[in-house]
Amino acid sequence: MINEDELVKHRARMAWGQRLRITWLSHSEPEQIGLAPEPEPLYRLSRWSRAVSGPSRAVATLAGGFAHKATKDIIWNGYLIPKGATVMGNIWAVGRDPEVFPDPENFNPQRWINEEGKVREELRAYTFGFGRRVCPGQHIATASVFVNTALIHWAFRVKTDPSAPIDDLAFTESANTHPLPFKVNFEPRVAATTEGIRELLEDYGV
Ligand code: HEM
Repeated sequence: MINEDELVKHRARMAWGQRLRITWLSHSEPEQIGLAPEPEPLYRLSRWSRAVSGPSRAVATLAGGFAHKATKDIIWNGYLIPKGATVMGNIWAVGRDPEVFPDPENFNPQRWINEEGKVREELRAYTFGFGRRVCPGQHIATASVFVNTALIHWAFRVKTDPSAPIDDLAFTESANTHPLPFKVNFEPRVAATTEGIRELLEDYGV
């Protein structure tokens, strides 16, 4: 049985997917709705949808970041970090700081939006590392997650299987974490069959 917490988290995820899909539909001409979203209209989608698709706070892909080296003596919170010391940003812990991310275990896409409905840009940067060695692939990574998520929600209704609850913390113990296999059901929504969706996507070049 899925417990209440899991149900709430699941609803939040589904609501986000639904919102992404509605945003796509509301930006499409009626005759386009059966077509796979093209990259250009996809990028016109709300910054909101794009923003929440990128940062992987709840489960950081790279929990520890890479090793950096202090270029000078640094005093931080009363501690001396000597020149030459190896320093690693704890990305997992940053994403769980309750002062910045209240109720950190909760999946809540709304936390990325401020009271004026704008994306909180100041929160987004840390999952890709820090300083001069910050991830140079962050833009392609964010765009790729966004496009893939949008296409999945355009093409399918994704539903969990109540008989196979998903363990949100089941990940590989590798430097770059990957989810362990889990079960969801993909129901085709823009064509009758998965083969039909494949044909629609051929125009898209994927
Ligand atoms: C969601 C996907 C990704 C995440 C979360 C991620 C995260 C990171 C992090 C945390 C670092 C360490 C930065 C630091 O030292 O402070 C890093 C470095 C790096 N990433 Fe990514 N990355 C992602 C995707 C990519 C992609 C798609 C590429 C290439 C196309 C890429 C290329 C690199 C390279 C080359 C470095 C080493 C940079 C250096 O040491 O100078 N990453 N990434």
